[in-house]
Amino acid sequence: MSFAEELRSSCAEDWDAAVGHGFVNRLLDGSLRDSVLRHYLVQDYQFCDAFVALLGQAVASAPSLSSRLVFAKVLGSFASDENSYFQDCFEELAIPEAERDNPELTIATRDFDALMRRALNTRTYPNILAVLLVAEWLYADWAARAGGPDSWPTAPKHAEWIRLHNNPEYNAWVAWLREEFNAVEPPDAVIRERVKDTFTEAVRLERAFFDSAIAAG
Ligand SMILES: Cc1ncc(CO)c(N)n1
Repeated sequence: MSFAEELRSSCAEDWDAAVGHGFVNRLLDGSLRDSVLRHYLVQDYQFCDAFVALLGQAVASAPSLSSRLVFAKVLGSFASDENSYFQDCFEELAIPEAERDNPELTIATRDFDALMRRALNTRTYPNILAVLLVAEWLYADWAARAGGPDSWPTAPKHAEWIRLHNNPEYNAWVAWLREEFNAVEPPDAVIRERVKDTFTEAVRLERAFFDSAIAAG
């Protein structure tokens, strides 16, 4: 079993709970309430801030130009596609500026932000990859449950969030992240354990992030 598969299996309970979460079920069948989506998007916009910073550190910490360019391309599409999705939803849901820019953070958002900034500050490639891999792989897994575009909900606020995490380019990026992570599996047991802890905490927080959207909405 690869390093990535080994870590995913070791936190299968939280992983499966996040992928099969009630939030995801309702997003996929189009029954997600606006109050829940609104809470989720406001918190996720704050998540994106640290995530983009982490991608920037990945550009800096990657061992080769070819790897740096992969992160640079993802940063580019994050700044266009993904940001447009947030702006469109913020308009549609009439979310005030203060909530877009400076909301009160839930514990899950604060903990996730702290985890990303800790990984960033290590400037250590396997740690940075561990957080990126969980965030992207777990999203690919829930979005894969949606099947093909014909079976997606019709509202763009739902369908577009699925499309951003269920398309051939996104799946190729996640497969690349997994291989990159496996290729830098630390030989040192102590460092390996640290990477595992980072991975495990990220999976726990993905689940908590969905829990908190449902609880608040
Ligand atoms: C909380 C969370 N995890 C992962 C992603 C996908 O990067 C996201 N947008 N938000």
